[in-house]
Amino acid sequence: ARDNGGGAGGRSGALGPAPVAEVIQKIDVNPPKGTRDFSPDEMRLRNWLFHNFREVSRLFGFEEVDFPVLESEALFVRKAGEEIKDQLYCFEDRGNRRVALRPELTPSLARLVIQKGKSLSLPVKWFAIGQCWRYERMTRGRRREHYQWNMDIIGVPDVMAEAELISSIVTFFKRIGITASDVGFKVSSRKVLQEVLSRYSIREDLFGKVCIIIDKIEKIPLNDIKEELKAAGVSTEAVEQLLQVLSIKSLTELEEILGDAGEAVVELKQLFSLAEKFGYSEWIQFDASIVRGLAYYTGIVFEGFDRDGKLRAICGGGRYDRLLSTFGGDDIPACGFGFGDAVIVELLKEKGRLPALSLQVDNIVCALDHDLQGPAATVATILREKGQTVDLVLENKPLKWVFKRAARINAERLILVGSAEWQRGMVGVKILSSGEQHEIKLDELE
Ligand SMILES: CC(=O)Nc1cnc2ccccc2c1
Repeated sequence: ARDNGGGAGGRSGALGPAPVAEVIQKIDVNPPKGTRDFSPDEMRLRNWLFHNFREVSRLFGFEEVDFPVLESEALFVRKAGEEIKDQLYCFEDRGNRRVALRPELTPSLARLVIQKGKSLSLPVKWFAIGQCWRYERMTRGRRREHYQWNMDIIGVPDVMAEAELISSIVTFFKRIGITASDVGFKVSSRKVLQEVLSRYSIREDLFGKVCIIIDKIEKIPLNDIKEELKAAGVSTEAVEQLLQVLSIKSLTELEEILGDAGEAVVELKQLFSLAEKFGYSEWIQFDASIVRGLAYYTGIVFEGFDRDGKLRAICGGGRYDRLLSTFGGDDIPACGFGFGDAVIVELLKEKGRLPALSLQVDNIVCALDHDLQGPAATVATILREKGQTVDLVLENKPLKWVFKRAARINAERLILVGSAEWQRGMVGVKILSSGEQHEIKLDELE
């Protein structure tokens, strides 16, 4: 056991051996169900991913924000029957408050925008990387947490905002070696559904629920979709027309059905023409079946998919012009996306394009005998102050052990502090790749 310095731990000597702390019980060393630890290798991959998220956000002039992982449950209580709501990781805290571990970041971002109110000059371009939670029966053995990168533009009603967001994700994919032949974006607009539903005078408040039902179109049998739509109050004729519209795969075909004057067609055309100017036309395609599973989207929606069709959606987002007002804020237009940390890693594995990340240090510094620990610490500090990474050998170890560790941590060179050399103000240097060895004056170390 580590001596906690309180003397009670590793004490021995005059007072005799320390009392053995009673073994309470062998704790489960695994993390809670559905959650992960990040050991060094996994942490290096995660840091690499997040570094690329942050670099792209910086390139696009977005500012980083963060929020508590714990939020009021009220932030996520939506009546549209979303899966994310059914799996809310919520509970009553000791103050009898209904709270939840956030399942997504957008509501927190909306909350902060409203909180900042007039002090914010629009447009707001914020990004966040945060852990999100869900509670589902472990029968499905799925994870209960993941990290999401979000980018949001608040205060821009024009489709230029969605085009900018898609450009940022394309930039991210390119940075990590994913091309337009690996992935694409399916793009649609909820206004397509809205225009169809309004032809059948479906009540506005049904809109969110209808979208959530349709979002399950690939996941449950078509007849169940029809049943759920009818149960939600959509007429049989409207259901047939809806499903027919959802199968449209081209904007020209959509125009034939909806005409060229409606917002849905106009906005989608704008987006596709902006895509050309941004240079990512080959990355996007119109697909009317895309609705996304969050009730608050109101316009353009998009999702990143792998062209081999083996994986779930890589990322997704869209316009949510009503969310801020439903939280009692002003009527401010908004759009954003979420990009999870799981599917992208599966994709990189599939493509054999995971980055090779390993521990590497510039120096391993070792005292050749015990009373040279002090000088070794001095050498390590000099090198560190020069910005060099140093693994300082902290105990008296045989050289064989030191070489083994040097190899494991990929040390570039071994710095040996020996008493004869030290008397002459020198230290030994061994370049581990070549085996070349020389002595150097302490103040010439660099
Ligand atoms: C593939 C994966 O891990 N998905 C995942 C994992 N945890 C979540 C937690 C909250 C919301 C969505 C989540 C989604």
